[in-house]
Amino acid sequence: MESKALHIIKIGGNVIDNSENLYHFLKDFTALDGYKILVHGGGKVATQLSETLGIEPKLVDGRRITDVETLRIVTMVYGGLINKNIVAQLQRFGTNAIGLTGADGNFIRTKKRPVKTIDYGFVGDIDKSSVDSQAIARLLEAGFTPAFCALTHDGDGQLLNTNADTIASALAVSLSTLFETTLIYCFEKKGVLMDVDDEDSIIRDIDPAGYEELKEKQIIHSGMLPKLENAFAAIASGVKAVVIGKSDDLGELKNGRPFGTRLSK
Ligand SMILES: Nc1ncnc2c1ncn2[C@@H]1O[C@H](COP(=O)(O)OP(=O)(O)O)[C@@H](O)[C@H]1O
Ligand SMILES: CC(=O)N[C@@H](CCC(=O)OP(=O)(O)O)C(=O)O
Repeated sequence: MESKALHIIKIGGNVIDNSENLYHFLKDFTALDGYKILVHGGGKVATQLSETLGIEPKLVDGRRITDVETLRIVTMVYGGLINKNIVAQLQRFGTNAIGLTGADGNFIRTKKRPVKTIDYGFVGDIDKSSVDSQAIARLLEAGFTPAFCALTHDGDGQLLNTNADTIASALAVSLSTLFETTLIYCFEKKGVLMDVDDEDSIIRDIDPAGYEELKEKQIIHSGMLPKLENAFAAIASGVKAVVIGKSDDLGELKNGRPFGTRLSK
């Protein structure tokens, strides 16, 4: 039996922080056919609120050190403010979205990151058994569009902060056993660029060997490094396609025009 198509689309903090870009993206997201899941970050908004409240934000390699105070902030920002606004806007466009943390429906259960050299605090790591793909599939088949934020739980009453790129990749890997899954990372640039400051320098295809070369030449750095690690992990584990592109251009996918950077095995 041919499996049904599923798009898992992640948007990052810079898109969420700009109401015009977010509006445009959610409209294009609604126009995409078939089963869909949205995953959103919001790191930028969490950092801004931390600073406003006088709690110094601490990030190591793009991962937030999440102490008790910071967990309260990210719970309010990701699970409340951002998630509920996105759901309300999707409803306006006609997408029957349901806003979720990983604790809701026990959809994503993680383990608190063990302390090695750094104590990340309340950060949850995903493993192979974290995602309940069958339960999420039932939600999709009932007509809902899940919108996941970057919060998971440990099954013992503790919410945990989990990077949104990683959540999107883990959902894609797990659901690819049930659906023909495409994972799309949307952010504020046109894709992976040869020169971060030149939107016309887009690289259309990257394979693992090309990725190593780009890393070595430091053409890829900062937030793009963990994003591509997650993306290649997904491709290696059964996800049909992974694409990285600009949130404003998502409509090109529906029109069959080139969109962003495509990863290959
Ligand atoms: N070669 C590259 N092409 C595009 N972006 C890059 C590249 N290398 C590094 N980056 C950086 O990666 C960032 C995206 O990562 P991140 O901020 O984690 O995304 P998100 O908005 O999805 O959270 C971009 O804003 C850009 O500054
Ligand atoms: C553990 C960890 O780092 N979690 C992330 C979750 C949010 C996120 O991933 O947001 P963006 O996609 O907008 O960066 C954080 O708190 O920043």
